[in-house]
Amino acid sequence: MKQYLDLCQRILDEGVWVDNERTGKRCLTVINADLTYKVGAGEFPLVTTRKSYWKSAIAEILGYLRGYDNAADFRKLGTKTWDANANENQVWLNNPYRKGEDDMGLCYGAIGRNFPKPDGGSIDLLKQIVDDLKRGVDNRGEILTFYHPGAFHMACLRPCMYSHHFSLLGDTLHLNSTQRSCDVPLGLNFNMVQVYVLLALMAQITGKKPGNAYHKLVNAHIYEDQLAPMRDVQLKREPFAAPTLKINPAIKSLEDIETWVTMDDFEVEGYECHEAIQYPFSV
Ligand SMILES: Nc1nc(=O)c2c([nH]1)NC[C@@H]1CN(c3ccc(C(=O)N[C@@H](CCC(=O)O)C(=O)O)cc3)CN21
Ligand SMILES: O=c1ccn([C@H]2C[C@H](O)[C@@H](COP(=O)(O)O)O2)c(=O)[nH]1
Repeated sequence: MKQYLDLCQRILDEGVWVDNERTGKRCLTVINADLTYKVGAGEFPLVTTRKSYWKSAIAEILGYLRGYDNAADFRKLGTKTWDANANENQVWLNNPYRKGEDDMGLCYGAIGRNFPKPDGGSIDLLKQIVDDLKRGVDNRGEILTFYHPGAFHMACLRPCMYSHHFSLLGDTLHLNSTQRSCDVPLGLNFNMVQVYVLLALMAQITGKKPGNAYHKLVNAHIYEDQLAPMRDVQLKREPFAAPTLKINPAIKSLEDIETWVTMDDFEVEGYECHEAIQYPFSV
């Protein structure tokens, strides 16, 4: 939580205004930030200086792991966060590759679970990593990537958190996640939860101990219309003690994640937070 508030303050203190063509808004921006979550120690990075919708955040990462490419599937899991990008951005609505209502196109899990090979066919990157880790193998390239520049023109958005690199030290699993672009008031609130859950879940289904998750942000920004609530409301609040996350121990395999896991398999205990803040969302 402190790392999050420090980053928000740093953007206010050192940020540079940058125009953004896609959204037509200016962003106060810093380059490079590194956050660490001690997943093994149970330090769940849920923001307490406003109400955080952790179920929605977990639903998103589950949808990516399942390879979803449709906002309706995300809604069924419990989050509406892809509705706007799938259905409200004019450039995407005009894109001939868009398959209709709710389609997000070739991004995130639709790439990572089905990565196209130049010589034909595709690779399920996630399954390969799970199979390796279960056997205790870390080939120094256990990378789940959602980044495929050759598919950007077929997607509503390029992936923001685009790479998750898993490493084994003995029987402890670590994760390095990289994010190219970060909407700190809205996106990061979710992304911190997602990086934590990704390491916790992967450790659980591969029979390893969770270690640390290292989360790198490249372009970290606050949109101009989010600045006042961040500066005048959220940053004026005192954080509460961190809550803890409980994951159903019956989740034991990638197949479990693909077939029956729902938001009921996750519980947050001891979450005390300040009132909700509704930050504007830029499509
Ligand atoms: N501008 C922008 N920021 C993002 O963070 C973002 C995108 N676009 N597009 C793709 C995904 C979608 N994500 C989203 C989308 C919406 C919320 C959002 O509205 N959050 C509210 C309410 C959440 C709820 O009720 O479930 C919040 O207060 O956190 C958060 C993340 C993260 N990503
Ligand atoms: O998981 C996510 C997904 C998206 N974002 C934010 C970061 C940017 O504000 C927008 C994406 O816009 P680009 O023009 O494609 O960079 O969405 C996030 O923070 N986290």
